[in-house]
Amino acid sequence: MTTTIAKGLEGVLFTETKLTFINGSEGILTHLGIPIQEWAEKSTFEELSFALLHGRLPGADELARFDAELRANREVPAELLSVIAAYPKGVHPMQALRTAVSHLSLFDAEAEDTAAEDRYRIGVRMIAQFSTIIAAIARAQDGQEIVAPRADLTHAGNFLYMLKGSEPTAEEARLFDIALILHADHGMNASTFTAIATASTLSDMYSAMTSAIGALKGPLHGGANEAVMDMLDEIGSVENAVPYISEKLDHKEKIMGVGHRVYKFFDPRSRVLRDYAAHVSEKQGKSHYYQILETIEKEIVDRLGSKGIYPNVDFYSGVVYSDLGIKKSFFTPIFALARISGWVASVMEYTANNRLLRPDAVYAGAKDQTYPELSDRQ
Ligand SMILES: CC(=O)SCCNC(=O)CCNC(=O)[C@H](O)C(C)(C)COP(=O)(O)OP(=O)(O)OC[C@H]1O[C@@H](n2cnc3c(N)ncnc32)[C@H](O)[C@@H]1OP(=O)(O)O
Ligand SMILES: O=C([O-])CC(=O)C(=O)O
Repeated sequence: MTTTIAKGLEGVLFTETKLTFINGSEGILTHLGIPIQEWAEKSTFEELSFALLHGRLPGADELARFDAELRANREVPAELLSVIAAYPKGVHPMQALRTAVSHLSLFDAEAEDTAAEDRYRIGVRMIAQFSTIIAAIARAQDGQEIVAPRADLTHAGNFLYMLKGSEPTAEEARLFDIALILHADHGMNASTFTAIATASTLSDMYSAMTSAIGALKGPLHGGANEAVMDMLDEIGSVENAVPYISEKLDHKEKIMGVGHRVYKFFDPRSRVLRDYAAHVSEKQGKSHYYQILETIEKEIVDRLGSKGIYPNVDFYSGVVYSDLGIKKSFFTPIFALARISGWVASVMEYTANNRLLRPDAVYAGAKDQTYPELSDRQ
């Protein structure tokens, strides 16, 4: 009997979801059946978060109440801010975020509660608080005063305000809002799966979110947005882009921000981000980052398009974030700031009909061995 192993769990279906649909061969992504392009154009991060958490669009009153709930939950305990301010300066912001979210649980007397209403309450609070925590980490690492959240700004606007200490323009806040929308959910990606796996043991929301942050951090997943910027810095000039890519491919090395487990065509989010990156680049009089990315995209599509390798969501996002004055080490925390909504919603959806996640492996090790005494071993 032959056993087939689904390496990397590719194509394995373990649950049903009503939240996100992806057609990888045509580059289609929908939330609740609505194309991602429409969400980006017409919606807000607050509305999409409600839609993911509830599995339906909110009415105007419901949206206002949900928005008010997020605004009311932005504060984090002062003790946590003191701890964040004392983190070593050189740590990666994702290390700091993972630690701070775990630490946050210590201040929540109901952190361990796992009924659906507890998961929802904690989840909504965390969607609001991630913003405050990430901005605090950024300020502390720069040796600047931590800025308290403001309840009169949108989720996106308030984050930029806390990060920079000054109110963003309406255009900046909207651009950031769109970036959050584009990153909010994406089916059974590695970090969402990790959150679900943790929650499936009936562990608490803080543990699920902390595990998800750890999974997002890696360069094959959310960490790729920062890795793309490292690559651009290494390439340095437009002239060097093609020789750099050729050399990497000749050595069978991966190019960051391209390729995807599900998309075998353009990731639709990368198309939206490319348009914004182009706009930002024009504004700056043709940023060299954007020009290098355009050159790499052409080279990748020419050389690897037939293998189904195209730019993914992480390819152009950094150009947009840089224009908003965000440092590259904060690109992945910003991914987490958006993806928390998808994590919470997916955990809620899965645990409503929970079963412990526990795959299996084909045993390929030694059999029928006896225990050798230490003194008898080579
Ligand atoms: C938000 C996100 O998580 S989006 C993804 C972010 N990650 C990145 O951008 C990192 C770069 N990309 C990758 O490493 C991969 O494309 C992944 C991890 C995203 C998906 O990969 P998988 O589905 O596991 O594909 P796998 O790594 O097995 O690659 C399949 C083939 O495509 C090639 N390939 C895949 N991605 C790339 C890439 N970025 N550059 C060059 N070749 C690639 C592999 O070398 C392999 O070729 P082979 O069949 O000749 O050996
Ligand atoms: O779906 C995936 O595997 C990765 C991805 O694009 C995301 O998480 O946004």
